[in-house]
Amino acid sequence: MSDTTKPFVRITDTTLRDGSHAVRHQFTERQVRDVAGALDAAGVQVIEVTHGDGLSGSSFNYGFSKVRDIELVAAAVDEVEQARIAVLMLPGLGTVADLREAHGVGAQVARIATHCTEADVSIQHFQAARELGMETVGFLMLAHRVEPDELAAQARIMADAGCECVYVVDSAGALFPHTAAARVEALVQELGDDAQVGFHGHQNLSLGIANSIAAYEAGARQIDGTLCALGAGAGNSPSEILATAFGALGIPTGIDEERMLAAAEEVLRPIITRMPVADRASIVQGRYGVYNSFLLHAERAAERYGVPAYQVLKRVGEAGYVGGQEDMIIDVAIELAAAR
Ligand SMILES: CC[C@H](O)CC(=O)C(=O)O
Ligand SMILES: [Mn+2]
Repeated sequence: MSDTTKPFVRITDTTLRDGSHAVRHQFTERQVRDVAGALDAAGVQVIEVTHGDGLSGSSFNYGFSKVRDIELVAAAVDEVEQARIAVLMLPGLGTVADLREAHGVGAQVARIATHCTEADVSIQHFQAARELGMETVGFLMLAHRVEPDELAAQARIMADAGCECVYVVDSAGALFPHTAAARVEALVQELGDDAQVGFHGHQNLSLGIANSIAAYEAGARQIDGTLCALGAGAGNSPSEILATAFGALGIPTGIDEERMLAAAEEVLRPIITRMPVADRASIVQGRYGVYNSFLLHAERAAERYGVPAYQVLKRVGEAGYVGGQEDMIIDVAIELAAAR
């Protein structure tokens, strides 16, 4: 039973976006319809559908999608009865035109992601999304890289641009309950009633759920997850465990726990051949704070140059590379191979 005195937390399921990394962006329309339908029936209020790297992510650099984003978004919109369909975009990769197109097929939530020190590149996208009448969410990625007060200053830039909820995004699964909570608290204090605060966790150090609960206790009111943890790197906080754990704590989510477990077990699991695991490479990502989307790039470069992927990732973490610098991974692998 949920305790009505505890504030509601909205779980956004991003299986069909962050999970896209884990299936090398090969989701089919049938799979999107099945997963979105099951999440909708379980009462999940927001379902994100996009290439793993966001709108227009389908490319030589990031990997081509099997089906165009826009067709998958339209299919999800058609399938759901109550859920809102969200799209992610990274300014520079996606554009305002992509947002308009997604809105045109029924996407209602725009989630704009930037590196944690670069919020200013999202300003025009929040403005455009608000003009379209979309709900707006901001992602401050690799949030472990900066101190809470600096992150809060970046959140202020997003909120002033029209962002309604700023997320602390643990893109490397490198945060701990106390460091996640400190960042959420700083954002809550900075934003007050101007915007909500959210948390997006990854499983590299197996802390996605613990960090999400700590984030909620610190004031986060939107939390991300994916069914069966399907996602970049070691995967995301599993949505079905988020729903179950919040349920056990008496925190209302609006989700039917049994249907959510069925969505994970009966709908997602049978269609996924390779589930993310916390293996050597992805644990190293958590340890050295490496962007989870780098995993597949590092595995490819490691195979090509005959060096271990975890060593490539460790060097990438030490160098402090950020999303968008995928080409540097190849240089690191070449350097490691030369040093052997
Ligand atoms: C490509 C965007 C990125 O993967 C967003 C995200 O989920 C994260 O940083 O964890
Ligand atoms: Mn993620």
